Amino acid sequence: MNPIHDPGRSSSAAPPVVRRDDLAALPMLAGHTRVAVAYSGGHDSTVLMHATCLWAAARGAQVHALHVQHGLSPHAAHWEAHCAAQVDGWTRIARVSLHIRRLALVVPPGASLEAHARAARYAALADMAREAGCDTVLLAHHLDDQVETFLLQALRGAGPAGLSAMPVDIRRDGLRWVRPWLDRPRVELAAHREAHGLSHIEDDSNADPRLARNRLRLLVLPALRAAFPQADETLSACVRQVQDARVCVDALARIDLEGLRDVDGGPALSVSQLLELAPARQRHALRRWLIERSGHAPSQALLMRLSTEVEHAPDGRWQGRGGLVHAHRGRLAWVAETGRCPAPPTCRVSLRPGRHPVPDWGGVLVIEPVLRGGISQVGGDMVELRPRQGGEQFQSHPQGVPRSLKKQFQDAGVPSWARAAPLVWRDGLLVQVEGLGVDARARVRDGEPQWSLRWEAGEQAVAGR
Ligand SMILES: Nc1ncnc2c1ncn2[C@@H]1O[C@H](COP(=O)(O)OP(=O)(O)OP(=O)(O)O)[C@@H](O)[C@H]1O
Repeated sequence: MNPIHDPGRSSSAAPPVVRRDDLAALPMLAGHTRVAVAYSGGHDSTVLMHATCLWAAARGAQVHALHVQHGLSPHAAHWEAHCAAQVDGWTRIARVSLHIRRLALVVPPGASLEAHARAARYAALADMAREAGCDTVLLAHHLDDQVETFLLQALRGAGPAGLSAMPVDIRRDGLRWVRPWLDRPRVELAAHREAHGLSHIEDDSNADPRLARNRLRLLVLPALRAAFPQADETLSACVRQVQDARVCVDALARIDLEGLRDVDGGPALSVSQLLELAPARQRHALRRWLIERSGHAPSQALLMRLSTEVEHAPDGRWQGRGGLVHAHRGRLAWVAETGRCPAPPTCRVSLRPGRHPVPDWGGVLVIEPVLRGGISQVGGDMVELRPRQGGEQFQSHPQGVPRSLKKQFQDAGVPSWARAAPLVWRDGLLVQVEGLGVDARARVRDGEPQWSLRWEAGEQAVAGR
């Protein structure tokens, strides 16, 4: 069983130096009448819960303690019982209630348990906060945590995003996530705990040397602080500077990226425009584009390769996470690995507006009302997605004639890797081909009620990101 640190049994080491004793001030909560606190039962969130109860008592506000049980520790039930008892005790100070969410984690093969648990924890916290009617969730990270995060990111070779460590105040999933104590060292929290006789759980995994964060905290940071007594303050000042720099770099990347996009707002980028940028700007614009297209931050190695090789590889291909970057006819495109069936079957999709995931094809058919260039809203209410069989005919222009798909693709400059989307059929006629658009024979007059059809490939599209 994890030890509960009970102040009655605590050691009588010299009290830490406390520089400020206003942990319950929480000025960022001005105007709030209810607030959620992510409460693990550990040292830091115990102090945060208590300070928030003091804050709430002075204002008649309501505190919602949110506890996530990951189901990973044999002590989970014990933690839960401890949290319930603590919250019960705090009802003597303020209006406070406990919410518990038990997770049944299934970690996908190859995924990191820690990262998976963290994502599931934040999703559960967000759910509980919304259910409790809270728009703000407090997290108990403090200065020592911030310094650890920064150093861990540096040791992983991170760029400005990773080195920005944790934000004090951020909006995500429609909620505000606040870390009020990122500039407070843990000793200040410990002093508050001792002064108020709070008990908490000591998580024994915090001593596990297999975890990089623990090795850093237990072995490296004591030596660093002994050699550089101001290390925490200076490193945290460094984080704030990187956070500023990151905002500027992101803003520039956004501007640069707009200049590289297809005029019609399509997903490909112009290679010649890219090469006009300095290499560092190329990499930042590409990084932003790849996050947008693939949902993942690309490796620095991929960005370096792109910025050095793209100029000399007019038909190059570069493997990224979840897909490939392709160069073709002076443009760069991201082609997602779709995870689709090797021989996808014919699939039927109901012809109504919205995003229609088609897992067998590893993508989404997007149907939207438009005023021109679409297929009629009148007629069969289903479309069929079919693979190419060979021999299909497509007509691009009203005055043209139907010709083979292969010829049409060649004329329109649709590269071979962009020809894998399903063909859309309606009432036995081929009506739409990704890259070519709607067959001229299926197009209706401008202004008539009509649908546009768009195919988005990749797990990112299916997940709706
Ligand atoms: N199981 C959980 N349920 C609810 N909130 C959690 C949980 N685990 C972590 N948190 C929140 O995230 C913060 C950071 O968690 P982390 O595990 O990194 O820190 P910690 O230093 O162990 O914090 P604590 O001492 O409060 O457990 C916690 O202080 C708490 O606010």
